[in-house]
Amino acid sequence: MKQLHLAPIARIAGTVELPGSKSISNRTLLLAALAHGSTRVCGLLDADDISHMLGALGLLGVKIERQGESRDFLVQGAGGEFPVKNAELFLGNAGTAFRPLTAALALMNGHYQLSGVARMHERPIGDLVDALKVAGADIRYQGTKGYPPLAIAPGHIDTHVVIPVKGNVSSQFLTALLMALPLTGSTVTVEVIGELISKPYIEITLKLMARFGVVVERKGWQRFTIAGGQSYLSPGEIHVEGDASSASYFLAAGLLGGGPVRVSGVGRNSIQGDVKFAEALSQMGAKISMGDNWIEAAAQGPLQAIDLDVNHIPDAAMTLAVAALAAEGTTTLRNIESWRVKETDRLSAMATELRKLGATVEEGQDFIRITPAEKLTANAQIDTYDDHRMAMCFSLVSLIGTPVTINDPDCVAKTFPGYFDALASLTEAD
Ligand SMILES: O=C(O)C1=C[C@@H](OP(=O)(O)O)[C@@H](O)[C@H](O)C1
Ligand SMILES: C=C(OP(=O)(O)O)C(=O)O
Repeated sequence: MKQLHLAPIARIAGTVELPGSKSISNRTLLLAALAHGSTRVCGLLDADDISHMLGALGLLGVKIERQGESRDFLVQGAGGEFPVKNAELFLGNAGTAFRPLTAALALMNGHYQLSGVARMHERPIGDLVDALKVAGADIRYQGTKGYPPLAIAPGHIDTHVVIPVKGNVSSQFLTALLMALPLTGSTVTVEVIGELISKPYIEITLKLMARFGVVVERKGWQRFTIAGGQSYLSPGEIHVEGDASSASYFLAAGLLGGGPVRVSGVGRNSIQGDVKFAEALSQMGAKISMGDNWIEAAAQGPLQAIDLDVNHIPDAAMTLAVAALAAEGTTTLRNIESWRVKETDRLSAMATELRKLGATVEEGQDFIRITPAEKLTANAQIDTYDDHRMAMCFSLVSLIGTPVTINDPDCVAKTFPGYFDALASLTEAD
């Protein structure tokens, strides 16, 4: 197994150009592929999750051309229907590819098989499949009921019923339905059953759908109606913002390592909910400044422990758990049961690895409570569970003046293959 040994970093400062947002990249690719007309997608993220979406769309007959060596891609919209009606798609562990493609393909009148890595086959999809079945889709489980892999066949789509979808396991199920249902051309209503989690991701979905000309009316977070007769039209060009979840590691680095550290590519004008991470970091004591397209973080005195509901920033919240190691007192992060069904069981993984650093950790069903040790344990070997965010979060231990080893660091490729180089460039900048 590859290991990365990180020496203590005394001080860190500088600027990082963020790679493109994963959530925006994969949504934009799918919407552009389904649209009428061609779309130039600028600044697409270069990472495994996006390669899976690009590969799948290619197999479905969508023409996508990379513009030279740039991260700009020209997508020839297929006008609502993929040309290929029979395909086997492997989607790795990319939730933002698997869930939306399941919904779009269920309405496509073809035969499709969708699979992923072993962990993807442990991540639930039953709530989405149930919702699509109410709309008349034909989807079968190829392994365990409620989980991928899936086989999709032509269904008998009927949009006259209100489509119920559970909202408490993943918001990606609602995102998938909303993006796919305009393909029916009919008026259709989706009703969320129970509390919807990760709400800001639905805002990203609605804003990008609007860029492609489809308007969704909504009553709070409960009822979403797409009026009939709408179809996706290319806006011509879309610029992908920098990734706000990836920004969290550098902003936390600015707090832990003195700073200032500036991330460029997201700011006040961002459509990503994870920019709210900056508010949580400021509660921990960071000095935050923000422009339209940048955020900066620096230390200004001792770090404070926080007690916060972080349901609105589930990905960036992991970064807070590691920053808590440098705070005075006990930090509690609440309302994060969804951590259990992501790249790994993140509540369990986070608790296990934080304990290796000497912290006292309470792992609840939907919360984590962290009390750091007086002095962190040096040279801990951190397991990453094939979870990019575990690797990126725990690299921050080096900024708390403690040497640390990250096992299997290449798992960052899921969303940020250049992460460790970007971190090193900041270290050298000072
Ligand atoms: O829609 C999206 O782009 C995402 C939604 C969130 O998932 P859940 O809705 O499952 O919390 C988030 O964790 C994931 O990384 C990306
Ligand atoms: C949960 C994540 O990924 P996915 O899009 O596969 O759900 C994540 O990136 O933290």
